[in-house]
Amino acid sequence: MKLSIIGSGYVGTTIAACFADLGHDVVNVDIDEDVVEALNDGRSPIHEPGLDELIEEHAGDRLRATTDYDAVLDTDVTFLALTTPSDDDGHIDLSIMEAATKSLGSTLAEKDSDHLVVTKSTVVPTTTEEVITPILEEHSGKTAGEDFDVGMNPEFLREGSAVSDFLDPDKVVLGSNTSRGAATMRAVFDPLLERAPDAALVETGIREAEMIKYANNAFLAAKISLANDLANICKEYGVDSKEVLDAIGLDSRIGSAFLGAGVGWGGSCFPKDVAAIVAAARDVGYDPAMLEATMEVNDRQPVRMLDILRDHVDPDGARVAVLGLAFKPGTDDVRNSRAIPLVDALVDAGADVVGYDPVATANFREKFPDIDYADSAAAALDGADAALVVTDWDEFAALDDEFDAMSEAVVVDGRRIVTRRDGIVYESLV
Ligand SMILES: NC(=O)C1=CN([C@@H]2O[C@H](COP(=O)(O)OP(=O)(O)OC[C@H]3O[C@@H](n4cnc5c(N)ncnc54)[C@H](O)[C@@H]3O)[C@@H](O)[C@H]2O)C=CC1
Ligand SMILES: O=C(O)[C@H]1O[C@H](OP(=O)(O)OP(=O)(O)OC[C@H]2O[C@@H](n3ccc(=O)[nH]c3=O)[C@H](O)[C@@H]2O)[C@H](O)[C@@H](O)[C@@H]1O
Repeated sequence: MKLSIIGSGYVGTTIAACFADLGHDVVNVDIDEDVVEALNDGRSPIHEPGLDELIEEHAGDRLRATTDYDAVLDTDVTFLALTTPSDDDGHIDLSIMEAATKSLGSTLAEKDSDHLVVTKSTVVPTTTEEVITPILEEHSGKTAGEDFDVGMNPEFLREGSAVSDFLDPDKVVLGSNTSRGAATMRAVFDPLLERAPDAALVETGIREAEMIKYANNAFLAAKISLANDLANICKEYGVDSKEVLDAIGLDSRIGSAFLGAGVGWGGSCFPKDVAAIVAAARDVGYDPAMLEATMEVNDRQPVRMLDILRDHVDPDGARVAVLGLAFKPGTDDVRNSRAIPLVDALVDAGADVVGYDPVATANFREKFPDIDYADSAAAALDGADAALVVTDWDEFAALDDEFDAMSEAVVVDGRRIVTRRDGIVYESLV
């Protein structure tokens, strides 16, 4: 089939390359000329394992990119893969989505044949029907359900494993309110379901599909926050939280995934998505107590980490090494990284901060240009009075003699990855 994808960021680029690999003809439409040029040159505009290879293989053949929305006219289906950030009070900010939808609607005015528009972005329930569809109708002069269909297909891929997550998913969720739209969406996903026969197919309504995405992310974030709450209790009792969480994870009703206690969850999605569904719930008069607690526990973890540091070292004037600036290992993405509130608080307390990350230093420097940065964990530790381990990069688990170069070897481990050893004052957060 012929597919167009509006927005070529983490999601748009990944799904475009994967759909091309599955045999579809794909065109990406993005306003960023650098992104378009990279794709047409056969290069990935984002860093994701396996993506370069797919783009190199299909660019110029089944995969191309353009800044021109008219490319949509030669396709059967359009996915909207635009950013949906939070505004200051946590509500979803649809301005980018709305601008792109207007451009798409104006373009569809010129189209003679059926078309399906699928929301791929994470949007709160009713957005596709009550925001996107009216914009498409107004700008195209056409009627949804008659001249074109709309659908919703949430995405569950993770940064760092985006290609394999997309091509080998646990489930594919297709939301539709018309049988023609549902049939077209199934045809788009048939090659994927053939390649990944174990994937479950969930066919549902549009607002159910929208809510499944938030429920998925909110559940995972809540699971981590519950693990953190339990681990904090363990810490107060001198109980080994890892042994406890590993043991409960063996219960198949609980499962071991996303029970990793520590300094909490960050990234471009959990924080904004939990905040957005909490704000949306309040808008309709519901007080989402569990999800509010989920955010509160997450906000408290960095504060607890600094309290533990203060038990050993006064941050004022101390040199503090922050190991790990990315929001999780395997990425250079620092959006909502737990290192951000930690570094903010350390700087406020008068600490002399030195940060180190294997790949995320450049991105972190944009936010914190005035702290020091080291080229290695060893260099960050050299002469430091304390170290905070913030991201669970494998290389931090291997640190050993490097701690000997510290001025005072106080290590607060926010991810339970450093092995307790002689010669350091070791405190784990959980
Ligand atoms: N990043 C992730 O791992 C995941 C993200 N999501 C959701 O997918 C959606 C997209 O997220 P990302 O791919 O991370 O966003 P992103 O910020 O990486 O990419 C968005 C792209 O849209 C382009 N764009 C902006 N305005 C445009 C316009 N008017 N017309 C055409 N292109 C335009 C930008 O230049 C950019 O390349 C969000 O709703 C997000 O919550 C869902 C699952 C995973
Ligand atoms: O909606 C999205 O954008 C995506 O959000 C997350 O993916 P991602 O943010 O890439 O990363 P995760 O691996 O989920 O990690 C999120 C955060 O949770 C933290 N985490 C994860 C697992 C754990 O056990 N403990 C823990 O603290 C990580 O350190 C990280 O800060 C979801 O896992 C994806 O399914 C979803 O598609």
